[in-house]
Amino acid sequence: MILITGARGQLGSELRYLLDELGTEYVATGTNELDITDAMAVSRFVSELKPDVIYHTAAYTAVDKAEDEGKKLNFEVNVDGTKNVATAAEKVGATFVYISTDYVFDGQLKDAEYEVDDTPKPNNEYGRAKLLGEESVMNNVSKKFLIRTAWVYGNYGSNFVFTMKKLAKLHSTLSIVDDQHGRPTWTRTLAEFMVYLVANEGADNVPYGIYHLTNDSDKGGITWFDFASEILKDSDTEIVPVSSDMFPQKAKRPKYSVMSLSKAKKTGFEISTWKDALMGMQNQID
Ligand SMILES: NC(=O)C1=CN([C@@H]2O[C@H](COP(=O)(O)OP(=O)(O)OC[C@H]3O[C@@H](n4cnc5c(N)ncnc54)[C@H](O)[C@@H]3O)[C@@H](O)[C@H]2O)C=CC1
Repeated sequence: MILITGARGQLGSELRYLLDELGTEYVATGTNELDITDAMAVSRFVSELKPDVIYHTAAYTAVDKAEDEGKKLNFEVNVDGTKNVATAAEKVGATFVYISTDYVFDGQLKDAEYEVDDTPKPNNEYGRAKLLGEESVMNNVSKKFLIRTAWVYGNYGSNFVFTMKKLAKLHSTLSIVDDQHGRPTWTRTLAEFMVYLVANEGADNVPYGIYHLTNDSDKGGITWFDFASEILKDSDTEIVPVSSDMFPQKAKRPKYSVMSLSKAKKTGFEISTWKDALMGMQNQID
């Protein structure tokens, strides 16, 4: 049996639909069915279900709120909650798939792509909590895949793609940040990669440990301005590149968090380009 946490989030929803398509059975829980911060409840639930695989997508993802009013909840969900699920997974011998973030890097180290074994150094609270979550998984679980991803979007939740489309209907000009470099990730690509790793578990080219997975682009990644320009390429709205100083945010974002996809590619998984992925998302629900 498969357990999905965070079932109604962007990624949890995509994963459910993918497994439905594949005809794979699973149990999916959101906060109402299983609050991951409740250690007793998690332990009981997992020991009764005895899943072979846990896709742990539940997380506190409000990056700016995590700097102040959400600080406590960020750690409760992303650190303690992850530890609860990880410990329960190990007790039943489940394979554990944890999703982490490019925000474990501060973007200051270098301007080459981040490799999976580069030393993380988060510069915001969300990144710090997700990194502690990673450490908890590394230390507590034997069979684990940790996947760092970035700029996640899909058809099931709010995200940059929907925000841009909404704003373009209201404004003739949009100013978009052009000095943060990264790579976007379609939830479908990520969900397929998660399923692929588990399906190929044990193969020589699919070792346990940390992976980076985003959609692909030329070296150097893209900026939010590039992403917005592609999203709105058929719109009359003008997109103006600006510096992130124009939009002060509570949480610091890395200026450069392009992650190397070479380990993910070595598994044999084919990663679509960010433009193809965006088109795929837009064609997914017609
Ligand atoms: N959204 C993004 O841009 C990025 C997301 N990630 C990671 O990817 C994973 C999936 O993210 P999304 O699907 O975009 O997030 P999301 O915010 O859409 O979904 C997270 C889900 O977790 C649930 N949740 C929160 N607290 C919970 C609790 N105490 N018990 C049970 N469930 C709880 C929420 O209700 C929500 O449905 C997360 O681990 C996130 O940290 C990593 C990098 C970027």
